[in-house]
Amino acid sequence: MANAESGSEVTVMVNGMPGPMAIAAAEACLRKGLKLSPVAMTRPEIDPCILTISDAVSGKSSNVQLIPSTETDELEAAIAGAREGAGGEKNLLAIDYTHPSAVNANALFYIGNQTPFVMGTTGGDREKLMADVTAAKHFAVIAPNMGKQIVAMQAALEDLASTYPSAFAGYSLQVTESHQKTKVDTSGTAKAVIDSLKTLSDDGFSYDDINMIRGDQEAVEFGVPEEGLHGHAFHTYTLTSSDGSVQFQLQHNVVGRTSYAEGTADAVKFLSKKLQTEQEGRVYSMINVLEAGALDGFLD
Ligand SMILES: NC(=O)C1=CN([C@@H]2O[C@H](COP(=O)(O)OP(=O)(O)OC[C@H]3O[C@@H](n4cnc5c(N)ncnc54)[C@H](OP(=O)(O)O)[C@@H]3O)[C@@H](O)[C@H]2O)C=CC1
Ligand SMILES: O=C(O)C1=N[C@H](C(=O)O)C[C@H](O)C1
Repeated sequence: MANAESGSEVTVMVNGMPGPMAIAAAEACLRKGLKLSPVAMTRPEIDPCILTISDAVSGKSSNVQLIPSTETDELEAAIAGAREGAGGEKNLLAIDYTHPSAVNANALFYIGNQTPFVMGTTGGDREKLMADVTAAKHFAVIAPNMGKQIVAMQAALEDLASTYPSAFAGYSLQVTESHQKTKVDTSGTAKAVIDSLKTLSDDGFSYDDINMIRGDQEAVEFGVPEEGLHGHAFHTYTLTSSDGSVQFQLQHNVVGRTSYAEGTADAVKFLSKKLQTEQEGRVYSMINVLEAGALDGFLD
């Protein structure tokens, strides 16, 4: 994707490789005409190495040198070099698919290094994350889910909650979410959906009440196919009336990571356009990206 103003290519530093979500996002960037930065951040205490990212759909590939997050000086120099290679400050953006424990430090790192970012990583201190980025007037897209259809469902739920608050007063809420056993945190998507559902019902539901499934056997019993055990997100939200006579269920089941990766690359393009048109940075959500008509995943 060429930057309309400068004619340079939009370049993306995808952090969190060789994690599966970061790799999927990097492949989607190649597929959607974005260029990968030749350097990226990986977890601490790992030997620097070079990874080849190949997108099977477009046939494009790119080499990326991974630098541990603890090597701050090296990373800062790498960002400066990548920015120069990309043709300027507005042409280098970051994607973050790292670890919940790294969310807040990484956001401060992007702010300190003038790098607009798309934060897909869940967890961390979300209030601090929003406060830090907002105070810095930094350009960012932050969302716990980048899948187009799930973002659309979240937008609809937010509308429902604001138009008909308390429509489910007296109903109790039950939430079960199943993910691959390597996922360390509670689903950020489930938390966001619950925030909307709580406006509709007056149930004293808290995030601690979420039933989390992380084991393979339990996941299969919950309906996850064998091929999804290494990457899935199955969510069921149930609202039940006080006498048990009425029940509503909302379910979204995703196998794999492609839909999030597609949305992430679209979010980069959206943010890149905002850098050209807006004077002041701010935090955008994926609902903003959807509203701008900027989500065009190939799974439509
Ligand atoms: N917004 C969205 O649409 C989606 C969000 N997610 C979120 O994305 C995040 C990543 O998911 P996933 O790839 O499955 O997770 P994994 O834990 O499997 O992978 C994360 C990767 O990041 C590395 N890492 C750990 N700490 C750091 C650090 N400080 N700096 C850079 N890299 C680091 C890990 O290394 P190592 O394993 O060696 O520690 C690993 O390679 C999770 O928070 C998940 O919830 C996932 C899917 C969709
Ligand atoms: O870790 C995952 O896999 C996912 N994480 C996000 C979340 O925490 O909600 C999005 C999706 O559920 C997949």
